[in-house]
Amino acid sequence: MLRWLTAGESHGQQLTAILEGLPAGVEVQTSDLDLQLARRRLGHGRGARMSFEQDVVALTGGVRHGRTQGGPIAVQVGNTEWPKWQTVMSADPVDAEVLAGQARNAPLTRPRPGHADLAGMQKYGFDDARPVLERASARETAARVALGAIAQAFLRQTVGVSVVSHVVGIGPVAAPDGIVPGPDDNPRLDEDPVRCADPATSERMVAEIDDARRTGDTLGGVIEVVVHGLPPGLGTHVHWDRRLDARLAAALMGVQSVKAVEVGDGLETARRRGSVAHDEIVLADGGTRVQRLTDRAGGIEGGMTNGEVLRVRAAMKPISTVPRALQTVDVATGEAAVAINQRSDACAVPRGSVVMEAMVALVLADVVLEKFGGDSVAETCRNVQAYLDALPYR
Ligand SMILES: Cc1cc2nc3c(=O)[nH]c(=O)nc-3n(C[C@H](O)[C@H](O)[C@H](O)COP(=O)(O)O)c2cc1C
Ligand SMILES: C=C(O[C@@H]1CC(C(=O)O)=C[C@@H](OP(=O)(O)O)[C@H]1O)C(=O)O
Repeated sequence: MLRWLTAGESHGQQLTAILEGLPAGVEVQTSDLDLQLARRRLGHGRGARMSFEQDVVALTGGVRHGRTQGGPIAVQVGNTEWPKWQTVMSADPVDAEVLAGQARNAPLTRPRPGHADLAGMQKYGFDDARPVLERASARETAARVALGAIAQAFLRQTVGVSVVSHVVGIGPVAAPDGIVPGPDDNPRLDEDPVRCADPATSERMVAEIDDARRTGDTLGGVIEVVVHGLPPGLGTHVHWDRRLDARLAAALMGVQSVKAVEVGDGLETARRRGSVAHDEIVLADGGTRVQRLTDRAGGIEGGMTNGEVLRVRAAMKPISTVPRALQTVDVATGEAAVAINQRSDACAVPRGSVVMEAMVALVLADVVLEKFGGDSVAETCRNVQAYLDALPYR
């Protein structure tokens, strides 16, 4: 089915991403990727690097004259900071004397708690955290967002859906329950400094981020991704690794800093009695259609879509590079120390929201292709329509 891979380091020349398995004829162009990458740079709490570095995107394979050709799609996201790093991050060997003159090359020996630094150094045999943090960095999410933009185009042009996201919690500040953005709400949410659908909560979230920053601290939070209009039957109950909920959970947990995933009302549902935990099914439109009275399940039952609104949440831990530096050990001296601290985001939840959209779009594109197949978009669309036409109680 659909396969995707990313490569590249945070301060490397570029990120590279490949998406394989999409049919021919998906209309997509560089500006679609630019748009999503620009959204990933928004949000109150972002770090300084977001304002001085640009994403330079190029579609370098698989797309011709604005349409996919059926082959693997290759994307590059260049780092505009590369000229400052090209010696330190050079792929080819660099003269030791030249490297010694580079302040940026000083070994990072005080691993940061909450990052991959120490475990990565132990595992790969490095005495410097640089090679670990370069790849562990969430800079890599730019590549995922670029691929997500292509998956979103495919979803719009085949099943007619858009993936929307909003922030429902920052630190202890939570949005009121029950707010579900509509399918066209992303532009409105992009305007909000923290992508929160509730203006009063948004103000409190901004204040919370300002307070954390003032006190040298960082914050995490919770994001909800919402998709309206998916047909029933994407994913399946028949095997654990083909369940849509399992695939969404893996994709979202695969984003740096995500520590929990919730489908629908998830945790709250576990506290409810069965009689008020599920979504009762009733006949509508004179018995020609079924509808559920609620959407506590978040649009997934038995590992597949049930035709209701898909809702899935991801919880991000607070940013690990805490300005009020945490205790660690200097691996060069073996003595107690405070962790490396460089500029970083105070809260990355609003921009993380765009990354979660991308991951959901990639998984949905995969299950749409699995169900409907097609070597061209026209063929996929015919298959979607034939399925919908034959669907009982549509
Ligand atoms: C969009 C996004 C931006 C992030 N920005 C930062 C950052 O500026 N500084 C930082 O220390 N961590 C940042 N992180 C989180 C780290 O990448 C993450 O904490 C680290 O990889 C360890 O998390 P893990 O244990 O889940 O891998 C960001 C995460 C995301 C998703
Ligand atoms: C560069 C991006 O995010 C980076 C993700 C990140 C981390 O540790 O995950 C740390 C920061 O980088 P630096 O430590 O170099 O300031 C963020 O700016 C990006 O999202 O494009």
